[in-house]
Amino acid sequence: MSDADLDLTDPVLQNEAELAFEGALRPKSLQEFVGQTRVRGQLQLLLTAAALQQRTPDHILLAGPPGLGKTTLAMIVAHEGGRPLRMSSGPAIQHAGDLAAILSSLVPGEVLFIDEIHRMARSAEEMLYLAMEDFRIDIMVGKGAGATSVPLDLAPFTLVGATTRAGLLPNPLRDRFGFTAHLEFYDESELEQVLARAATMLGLPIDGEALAEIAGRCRGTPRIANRLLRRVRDYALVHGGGASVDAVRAALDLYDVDALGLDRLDRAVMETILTRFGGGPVGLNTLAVSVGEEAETIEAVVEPFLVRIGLVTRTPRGRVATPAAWRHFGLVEGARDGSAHGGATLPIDDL
Ligand SMILES: Nc1ncnc2c1ncn2[C@@H]1O[C@H](COP(=O)(O)OP(=O)(O)OP(=O)(O)O)[C@@H](O)[C@H]1O
Repeated sequence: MSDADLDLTDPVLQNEAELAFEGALRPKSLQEFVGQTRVRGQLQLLLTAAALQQRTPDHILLAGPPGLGKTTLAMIVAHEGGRPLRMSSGPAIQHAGDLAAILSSLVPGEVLFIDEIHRMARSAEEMLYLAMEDFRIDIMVGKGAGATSVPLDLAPFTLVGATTRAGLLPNPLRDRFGFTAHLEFYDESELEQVLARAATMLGLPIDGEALAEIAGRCRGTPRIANRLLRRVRDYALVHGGGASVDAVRAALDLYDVDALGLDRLDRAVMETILTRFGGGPVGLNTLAVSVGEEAETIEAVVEPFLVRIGLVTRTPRGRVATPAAWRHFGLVEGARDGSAHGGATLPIDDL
């Protein structure tokens, strides 16, 4: 695969150096954390009140698209309270036993971070209800008619759950979080601050105009901002002339990141809605099949940004392109490539 084929938004494709860089860049305190002013204020209050009362902070749910700082905030919750942090993820907890092993080994006050908590097994979810509420679990010993449940007390802990799809969490689980933070995409001035900090850490001299150009093209997402900055650094290194605004434009064009920050998958989704379905409405599953991607990825990663920048609206009948989308892609509104799939004929359950 050539560099130009790399999908800069795909975490799987990050190499070790990029991961190490990302780790080094994580702010360590709420004060260093850029943007999300409201969430920061709410978290600060929650953590300070817990510290004053010398108790573990309430459980916290962090919801929002990938790369907006959920893992970073979980680390900050642990760091600010001087508490150890245990990290796990929903896909790694496929049996109640997996969760029991983690919970029973927590030390008092520990912060347990479960990423993608909506992907945890249902049996584990049920165990978590009791653990969150009473710091206790019931362990089943034996099988069949002779099985008995043995209660096990746990050390008090704070659960920090992260999810890109808060709507998939069952209500009993959602209700047991003392606070839910909805992380929003960052605005350009916040992203410029994230980038300026990262540029300093990279030792990369870069001016305000160049920073603004990257900030406008990183999908409102700090993780992507940092990644694009590294590509600009590479470009400046190879071509000389420093990280000027021209270097930024050339580097990001090379990596197929357009002026709005749309990447290859965003564009595939938009072009499908616009040209195959005449602007929509088109259902999520049909869209996912058309672009060869999981419906979950379209819904959690692609769509929130397209809606936020006003290229797509969600209607009861499906996704619809806005006039701004037709303009951005230089197409005439209502044009279609002759596909037989008219958006208006889609079944309602495909939304
Ligand atoms: N508010 C912020 N200020 C500075 N840097 C940030 C901020 N938020 C995120 N970052 C940077 O962006 C990168 C991604 O953040 P993080 O891993 O916390 O996102 P995430 O929401 O957990 O993503 P995912 O859901 O994919 O795990 C990190 O390197 C972090 O340093």
